[in-house]
Amino acid sequence: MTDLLYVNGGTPLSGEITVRGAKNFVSKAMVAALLGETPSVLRNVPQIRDVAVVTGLLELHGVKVDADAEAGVLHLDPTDVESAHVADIDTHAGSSRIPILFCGPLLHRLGEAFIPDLGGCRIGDRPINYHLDILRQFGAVVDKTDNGIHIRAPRRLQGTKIALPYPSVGATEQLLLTAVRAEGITELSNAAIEPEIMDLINVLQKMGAIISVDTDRVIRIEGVDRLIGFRHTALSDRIEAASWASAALATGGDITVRGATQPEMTTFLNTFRKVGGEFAIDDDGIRFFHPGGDLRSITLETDVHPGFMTDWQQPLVVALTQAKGLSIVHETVYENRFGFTDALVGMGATIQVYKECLGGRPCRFGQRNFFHSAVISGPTPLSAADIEVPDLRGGFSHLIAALAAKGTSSVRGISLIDRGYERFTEKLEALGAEFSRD
Ligand SMILES: CC(=O)N[C@H]1[C@@H](OP(=O)(O)OP(=O)(O)OC[C@H]2O[C@@H](n3ccc(=O)[nH]c3=O)[C@H](O)[C@@H]2O)O[C@H](CO)[C@@H](O)[C@@H]1O
Ligand SMILES: C=C(OP(=O)(O)O)C(=O)O
Repeated sequence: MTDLLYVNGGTPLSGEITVRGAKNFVSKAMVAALLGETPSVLRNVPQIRDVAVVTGLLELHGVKVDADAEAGVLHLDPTDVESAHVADIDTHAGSSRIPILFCGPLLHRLGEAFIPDLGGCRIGDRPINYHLDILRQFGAVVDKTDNGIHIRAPRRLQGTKIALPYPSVGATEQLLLTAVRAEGITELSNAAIEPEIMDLINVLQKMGAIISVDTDRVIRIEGVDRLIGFRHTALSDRIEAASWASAALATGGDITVRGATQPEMTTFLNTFRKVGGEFAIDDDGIRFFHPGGDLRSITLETDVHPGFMTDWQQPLVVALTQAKGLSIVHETVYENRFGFTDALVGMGATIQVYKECLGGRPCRFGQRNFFHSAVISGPTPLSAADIEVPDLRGGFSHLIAALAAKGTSSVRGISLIDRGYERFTEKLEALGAEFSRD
């Protein structure tokens, strides 16, 4: 299969598709299974590359993984982890951001771990300093190597009190996965409280952990001596759902997303409505549609939960190119998440990026040299172009732009999109998109 898609745009996407479990939860729940003394079962697992990457990592560490990909069920048996060799997982360098979350579970089970350099989307520097500080505070010894880090726990990890400088999702998960089996009490302030983190807490509680989420972003964990396996159905992917919703808006279409759930999407739904999109919520999904007439420009700021999620930003910006007037988008989570707009400008969009914090409050990136605000002027018709996928969400955004544009675009590097969108070409077909592979 080639990595190139020819998209003949200009047709509204219309029909029904299904989203399954969240990429940003499923991979973490798979890591949590390493902490159990007995096997775990995870349901509603999507067929995306990040799941395949974490499956490979777990297998290297002696976890038996049985997958029924069609049914979306994973059986994870970690009972042989102690007898497996301490694996050097260098072959997985650059594949995703998940390897760093193996630290806590592996330290508890084996006393040491090798973690390769991380992958994931290049949307900023994405340092791991919070992760390493957390691990050191639990008593781990961290040594940087040429191609990753070597980490050891000379004795049992000790509960600790930590305040994050910023409510990082990954660092909060690092802390949870480490604290549950550390000795004593751990308290994290300024924690991230994304729905995917809450579902990870659900999983850990099923395993025997004691975790309370207090007011003001404080999470308290009482360490326990043993954890068992879990049976859990993953929460659905609110980023994929919002991406298809944005595709409906940008193409003037009507898409029912089975599996999309309202509570995790409240903030997105408010914004979708302000832009002029309409939706109807049902027990088993949400219908997103363009009601006709003009879309409205908005001012938007990305933020940690319960704010407007940064991963929703890129697909929505494509729809904003079709809104009447000036929209302002201030990206406050990543310093470099507007690179994808260059291709949109090449297709006829009017988008200017700025280093200043536009539209509201100042953010961490204000006094620095980052183009992290965008002004989008619309509506502008988009025309077909040859595009190269830059990253996961940027890639999906380019795909939406190609579907909205008149004429035939070529979109190169589409396999990057498989990292977070299950069988997206089958879904495009179901929605009436016209495309072909080279
Ligand atoms: C696999 C996964 O779940 N990825 C999600 C996760 O990424 P990830 O967990 O990597 O994102 P974080 O919440 O950690 O990052 C937020 C900010 O904190 C900074 N930071 C983070 C860690 C650190 O040690 N030092 C530091 O400075 C980052 O550079 C970034 O500016 O949450 C992001 C924010 O919702 C989402 O966009 C990603 O889709
Ligand atoms: C930034 C993302 O993912 P990751 O953290 O896996 O790179 C994303 O899903 O948009």
